[in-house]
Amino acid sequence: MHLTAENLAARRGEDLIFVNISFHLAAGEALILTGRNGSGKSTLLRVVAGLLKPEKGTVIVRDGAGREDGHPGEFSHYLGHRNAMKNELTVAENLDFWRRFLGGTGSSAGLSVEDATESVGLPGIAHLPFGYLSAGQQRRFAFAKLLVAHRPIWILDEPTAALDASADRLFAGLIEAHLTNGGIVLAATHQPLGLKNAQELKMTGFAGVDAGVWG
Ligand SMILES: Nc1ncnc2c1ncn2[C@@H]1O[C@H](COP(=O)(O)OP(=O)(O)OP(=O)(O)O)[C@@H](O)[C@H]1O
Repeated sequence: MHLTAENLAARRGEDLIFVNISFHLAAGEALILTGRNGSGKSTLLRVVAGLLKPEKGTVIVRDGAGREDGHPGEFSHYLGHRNAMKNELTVAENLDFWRRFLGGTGSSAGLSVEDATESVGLPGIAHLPFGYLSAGQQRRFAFAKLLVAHRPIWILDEPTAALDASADRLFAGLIEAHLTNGGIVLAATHQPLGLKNAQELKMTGFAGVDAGVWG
């Protein structure tokens, strides 16, 4: 699988936030977006996930044989700033909802809810309402959503916000495992995720609108 962005430009409100952003990621590759607050990282992630229409440019997914393969949103998990969980439901109910909603059989089947909660280091508390949990516990379970249904592309916005050092390492391990299995990762972060071989795209925001550079 390949994820290609060509000459993307995006606008929020009246303002152009970035122009001429292009990148290409093959199976097993990661691109990390860095840059100051407001430089457009979340905007770019939302464009790639199909949640925001670009002003210009395209995002294309191709299969291994180079054939165009539908919209990136169909192949992606998007973990935004918000956790996309209902406070009133238990963790297990939330994850079970996502497992059934996102579906998948065969190669797209994910982990069971139990295995997913274990993978994020929090077995045994999935019976609690999501709203009872600490910010870091909530973030870990939000990440577990990525595990209950398989999607080859992970689009992650500040995935390690609110996490302690051990959770940082745990997430880095889960992301590395996804890449090793042929996944693709596009992530915005202020903290280094400690991924090996990740490329970096430094977002410069409107001030340097045509200077989005490879680092
Ligand atoms: N809905 C909106 N309407 C108008 N402007 C917006 C909207 N959402 C974001 N912006 C503006 O777009 C710019 C880019 O925001 P974005 O959230 O993409 O930045 P970011 O690099 O992810 O920032 P952070 O590091 O703070 O998360 C900012 O100047 C922001 O004020």
